[in-house]
Amino acid sequence: MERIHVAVRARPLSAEDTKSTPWRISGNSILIPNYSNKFEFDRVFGEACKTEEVYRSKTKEIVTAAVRGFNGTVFAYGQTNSGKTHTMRGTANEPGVIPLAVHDLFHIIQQDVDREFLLRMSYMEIYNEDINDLLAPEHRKLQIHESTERGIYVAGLREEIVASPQQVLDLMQFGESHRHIGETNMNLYSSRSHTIFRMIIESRDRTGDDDSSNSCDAVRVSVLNLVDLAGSERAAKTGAEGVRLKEGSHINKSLMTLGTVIKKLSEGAESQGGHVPYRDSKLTRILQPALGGNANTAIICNITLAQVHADETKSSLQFASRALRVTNCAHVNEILTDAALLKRQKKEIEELREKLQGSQSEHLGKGDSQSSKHIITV
Ligand SMILES: Nc1ncnc2c1ncn2[C@@H]1O[C@H](COP(=O)(O)OP(=O)(O)OP(=O)(O)O)[C@@H](O)[C@H]1O
Repeated sequence: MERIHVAVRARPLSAEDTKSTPWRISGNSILIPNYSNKFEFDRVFGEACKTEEVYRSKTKEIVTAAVRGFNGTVFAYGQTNSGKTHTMRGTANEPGVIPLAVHDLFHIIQQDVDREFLLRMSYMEIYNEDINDLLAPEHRKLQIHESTERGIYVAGLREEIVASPQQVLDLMQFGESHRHIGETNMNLYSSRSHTIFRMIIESRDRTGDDDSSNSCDAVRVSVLNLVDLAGSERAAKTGAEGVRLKEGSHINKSLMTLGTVIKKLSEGAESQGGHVPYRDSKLTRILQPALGGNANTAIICNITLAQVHADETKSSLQFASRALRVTNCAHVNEILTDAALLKRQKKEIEELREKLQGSQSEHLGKGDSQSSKHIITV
């Protein structure tokens, strides 16, 4: 059993906001002096910190474990404009957690000469409680299914086999151009959808290669989710109306359910046989294994220390504090069935090899009869 790792990252402030901020960071705590609440986390990153440092503090470990077969999920939570996208995607000058993780993933895999890997990626958004495929824009309103073999999965979601970090980042760039961007009073172009960037990592031991009878060897399959959530602020505060209100209420529905799930789990509801409402939103259903289940999970809670957002920051910190009490139980996912692509590919190669051998012996047989004819003629 391991706790969800929770880090808080404060975004840089303007000179004016710096003067008036009521907050103080002290080590891994954050507080308002003379205010009763003091929040403590696994890590608190001040405004001078770079994304690379945030990445190294926990996500790197989750990526390394994902290569070894453990599911991993990292998600950025926080109000609009608090730096979630900056943290997850970053910029050309300061790459975010996703590009850093992708480069690391390929690097780790290249070092591991004893295993053969197959990587796939998918990229989806949840917008108005609809799941849209960002790698295949025509795939909209996808459904969530569950099977004993695949667990919880999004039916019809495109999974691209990828062979280099650049290929992954190019596909991500393609996906980005299809995201829904809305406009609110609070932030001119504020992202109104949740995105889930996913890498599926399959691997098997290379040592079984020569032994074609060893077709039962286990394939490890793990999923790494890197999630950029929509702004967590209340719909009322964004001054949203009409379509924006609909979006806002859906976003709140997903985030409210996420909050409820975290609250229930932090109170030990699941271990006491209580109901945890994963099914109440698409987000929590997809992230179910990462929330109190089979995954290593980290939350990066993005905040602003500006006075004007103090209430919103307090509610983000309360959410993050509850998440600290949630435990997961990650284990290596080894499967022996044909659900693994690597396994199917190996089987196909074996079948082709057998066919080839069959046609060769047939051909050889023909050759033999010709040579015997030849011998007879001579
Ligand atoms: N740590 C940081 N260092 C430098 N700039 C930052 C940092 N965090 C945020 N910013 C800047 O602040 C602005 C808003 O950040 P960002 O878009 O990441 O917010 P967000 O939380 O993703 O908002 P939304 O919910 O609308 O997606 C951007 O211009 C971003 O570059």
